[in-house]
Parts: sequence; C-alpha cells; structure tokens
Amino acid sequence: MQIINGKETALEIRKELAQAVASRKAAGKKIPHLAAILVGNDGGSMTYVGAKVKACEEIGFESTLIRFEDSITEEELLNKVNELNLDQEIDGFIVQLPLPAHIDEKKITLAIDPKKDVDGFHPENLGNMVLDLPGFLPATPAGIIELLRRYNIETSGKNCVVVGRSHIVGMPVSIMLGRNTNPGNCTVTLAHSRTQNLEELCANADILIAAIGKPLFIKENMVKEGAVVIDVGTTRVPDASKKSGFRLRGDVDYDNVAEKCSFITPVPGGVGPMTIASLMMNTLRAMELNGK
Ligand SMILES: Nc1nc2c(c(=O)[nH]1)N[C@@H](CN(C=O)c1ccc(C(=O)N[C@@H](CCC(=O)O)C(=O)O)cc1)CN2
Repeated sequence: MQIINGKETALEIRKELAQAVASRKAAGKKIPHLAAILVGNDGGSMTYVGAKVKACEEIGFESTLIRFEDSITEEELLNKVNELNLDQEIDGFIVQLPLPAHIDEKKITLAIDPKKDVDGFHPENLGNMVLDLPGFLPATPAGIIELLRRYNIETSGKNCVVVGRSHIVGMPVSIMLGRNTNPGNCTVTLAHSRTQNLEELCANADILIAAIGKPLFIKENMVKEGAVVIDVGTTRVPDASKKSGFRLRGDVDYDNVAEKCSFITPVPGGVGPMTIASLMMNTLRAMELNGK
C-alpha cells in the first residue's frame, strides 16, 4: 500500500508555480492577482480562504481578500462580483462556498465572468470541460486528476465508482475520469443517496472516490483488494481532546481500509491541499487564457 501524499505534491506544484511567476517577473509580465470573497465566519471557510491567501503569498501572486458579514444581501454580493468582473487588475476570483441560505449560490456563480472563474464552477467552464475545450477545471477534481497523474496510477479501462454527486466534486470528477484523456478513460459509475446495492458497487471498484461528506462512511467491506481509494471528505467532528475542539474526518474508515488498498489518500494531507494547488494553477492559467 502506498499513501498518496497530497501535501507534498501540492508543495511541489507551488514550487513550480513560484518559478513560473519568477520567469514572468523577469520578462516584465503581469503577476497573477487572485481575489477571494468570504461571507460570514464559518470556521472551515475562514481556514480555506486563509490558506488560499497564504499560498498566493508563497508563490508570489498578488491576492485580495474581500470579507462580508453574513447579513450581506444577494444584490450587494452581485454588485461586488460585477465589480471584480470589470477590474482589470484582478485576473481571477472566487466566492467561497457555502454561502448563507438567503443567497442563491447559482445566481452568484452565473454572475462570475467565465474568463475569471478560477473555481471552474460557471456552466461555460463546465461545458468546456465536457467538450475538452480550454477553460478552468474545478479545483478539487483537477487536484484528484493531478494526484493520479503524478503517482502514475493507471486509469484507462478501470472501473471507477464516485460516491457523491455534488456540483463541485462528484459530478465533475466523474466526467473528467470518463473522458478520452490520460488520466481518464475509466468506466465511471456515479453513485448517490438513491443508489441501490452501494456496498457491492463500491466493492467492485478499481478506483473509489468518496465525496459524500459523511465521516468514515466507506468501510472495509466496501473496498476491493488492491483498489485506489481517494478520500475527498473533510468533516470537522467534535473532539474535546484537541485544542481546536474538533478533528478532521474523511469519508473513508482509513484505519481499517488502508491495508487493502494499492494507493490511498489520507485526511488531512490528501486531496485538500491539492484543491488549493489547483486553484493556484488556474490563476496562473487565467493569465494565459486571457492573453496576458
Ligand atoms: N469557492 C469554493 N468553495 C469551496 C471549495 C472550492 O473549491 N471553491 N471547496 C471546498 C473547501 N475548500 C476550498 O475552498 C478546501 C477544503 C479543504 C482544504 C484542505 O486543505 N484541507 C486540509 C485540512 C485543512 C483543515 O485543517 O481544515 C486537508 O485536507 O489536509 C482546502 C480547501 C468547499 N468550498
């Protein structure tokens, strides 16, 4: 069994990006500038956005953090999105999810200029992904593909089961792994809450991707001997013994599953850091796609 070290891989990518920035600087080209909108005080969202800003600093990107209270109206948020769409200095921006219930996430996503949508959530970018056209790939699925690539994991012809059909992970990763690309060319099953015989389905997967947000959901009996297991879950579970008051739990019962796998991602230190690395790759790509 080999542990897929997402933290280390993400660091490698960040070093590569820092070199690309240094070359751009030396050539007198513009430095990528990422803006992030954070609404409210959710602990996880604050951690993730903080990590995005820190990654920008380390790589040498410019960054701008824009914070709003939970009480911001949808109209006010849309105004800020439109402002960023028009701001020539900003190359790409994200709106951290989830948003408060009174704000329609879809409306906000649709308002983002697809050319600045470095999260890759806009329908134009999702359509480009389906058609293999240039655009931005969603960060977490792109991070998973990059891990499979960098660990030389064979995907062609493999039977892949993705558990969870969220718009930001499950749905796009299922499409990406089914494309005629490398990594890709899998026979993909997208499983969800209505799927029948889920245990059996998972137990036949060569590649199992768990993206359901249910701690320790994937048990030993659901994993085939020699499978590649990718755990996307990062649920904060209360734990009084921790200084933070919580511990992170993946969707996979790692302790009982790991030994059966050929490859497995841990939580933390697996897919999570790759989400941030992919966002940084997209931000650099924004410059290229927009001819800067
Ligand atoms: N606008 C977006 N919102 C959200 C996205 C996204 O891609 N764009 N994805 C998730 C959250 N997310 C990024 O924003 C994210 C999740 C987890 C990690 C990460 O590095 N996790 C670490 C542990 C960090 C911790 O201590 O909590 C790990 O797994 O090792 C990074 C980014 C939802 N919202």
